[in-house]
Amino acid sequence: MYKIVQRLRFSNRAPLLTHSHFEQSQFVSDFSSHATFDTDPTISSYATTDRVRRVESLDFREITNRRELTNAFDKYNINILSGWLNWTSRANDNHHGANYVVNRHFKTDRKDRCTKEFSRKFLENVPDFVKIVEVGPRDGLQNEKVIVPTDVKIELIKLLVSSGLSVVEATSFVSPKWVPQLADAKDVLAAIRNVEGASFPVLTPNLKGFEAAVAAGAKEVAIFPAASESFSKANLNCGIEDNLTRCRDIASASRSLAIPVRGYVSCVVGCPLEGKIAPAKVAYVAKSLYEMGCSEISLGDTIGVGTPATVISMLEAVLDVVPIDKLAVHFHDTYGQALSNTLISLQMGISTVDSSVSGLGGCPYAKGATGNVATEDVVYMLNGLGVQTNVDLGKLMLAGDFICNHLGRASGSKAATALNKVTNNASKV
Ligand SMILES: CC(C)(COP(=O)([O-])OP(=O)([O-])OC[C@H]1O[C@@H](n2cnc3c(N)ncnc32)[C@H](O)[C@@H]1OP(=O)([O-])[O-])[C@@H](O)C(=O)NCCC(=O)NCCSC(=O)C[C@@](C)(O)CC(=O)[O-]
Repeated sequence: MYKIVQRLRFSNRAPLLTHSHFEQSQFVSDFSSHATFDTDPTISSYATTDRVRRVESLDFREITNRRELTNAFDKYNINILSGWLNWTSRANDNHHGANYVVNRHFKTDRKDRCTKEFSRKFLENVPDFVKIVEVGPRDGLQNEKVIVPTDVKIELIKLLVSSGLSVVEATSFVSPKWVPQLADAKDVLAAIRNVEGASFPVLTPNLKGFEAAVAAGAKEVAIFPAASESFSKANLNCGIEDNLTRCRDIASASRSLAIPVRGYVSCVVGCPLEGKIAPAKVAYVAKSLYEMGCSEISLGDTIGVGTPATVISMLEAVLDVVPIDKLAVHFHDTYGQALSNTLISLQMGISTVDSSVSGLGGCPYAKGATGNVATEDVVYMLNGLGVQTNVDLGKLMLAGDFICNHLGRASGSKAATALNKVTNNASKV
């Protein structure tokens, strides 16, 4: 539901949407220098100033559908208004049944001259651009019990790419006995061979998987040791050192073919079998991956038990041995900590974040662990922080709707759920 404030005194100007960033619109600048606004998108509050009387004379009314919203703006160019508000609005192609997506970004200008001490203190290390590695088609689907048809996986990948994601982890060349859901890896990769605009790394646990991946056209692979001995055995049927030897073999074969290798470290905070994992163990495995020549090392909180404090200690240990620009974070949201952990990692200067559309996922060998942090939630937060991602949240939500419809499940993304409610209410005409 949209709430607008219809301006009475200056009726030749645009109506005012009650959102925290509407001070960016031109006419609001008339009084916004003396007004403060609640961050709740449906409520505005104003500071007690000499301008309050003017604000009180405005007539509040609610707009409950798309047509009324359009009518309210009929004299004004909705694109210009959307631009002021940092919204991008578009009718989609209705390809997947959604009618209208409003893409709302509540942005903060971190370089704003009014930025105060605390903003500087807490946001100064947050990068201007964050690369999102979408792991939904692999990490998101690998745990699904019912086999998702190959063409659904392919369509999902295409939708994700069309949202602007530049890296989409497509599948795994693992044993189909261990992960039956991804037994169609070869067909998925063949079908996206000509999709442009993104890279499609795939998981390879051993040379057999690596060779199959290369034969299927993989241009980037990922290896995935764990920082926990027990989890390594459960997930890969071998201990940490034996697995690092396999990883070295893959890294060396990749080098000779000029194929970049991404490295994961699983269980960077806790293990489903061993409990707490010492940061030094994580640093050891991360350093081994770095020395093998991994182009990027993604630190995975496989069971989502981390909190900002444990993530900081883990990152501090890893940063002693691996340069920050080589690191990525990979949080699962089992305990609802993934977004906080992502933010703290950004504050420490990490600029690559793994996430899964609609928060799908979990590892079949980490019982009880839920999905990754939802990509929609990460993009929403980054938009709010004024961080560039090149991802269109509206298009990303279409990808989320598509796969959730297929799985018959509600989205695990809070941002997508909230934005879909707004959109659905707006389109009930
Ligand atoms: C590593 C293995 C293969 C060892 O499994 P194993 O049983 O020890 O392997 P093996 O060498 O004894 O071979 C057994 C059978 O598997 C076949 N095989 C062997 N390798 C392959 C292969 N690459 N592709 C296809 N087939 C393969 C092999 O040919 C043989 O077939 P059979 O003769 O019985 O017909 C197995 O443990 C495995 O596939 N594990 C993968 C488990 C997995 O994918 N887990 C989820 C990903 S990790 C994760 O999600 C965490 C992460 C990355 O997201 C980060 C985080 O969240 O923290």
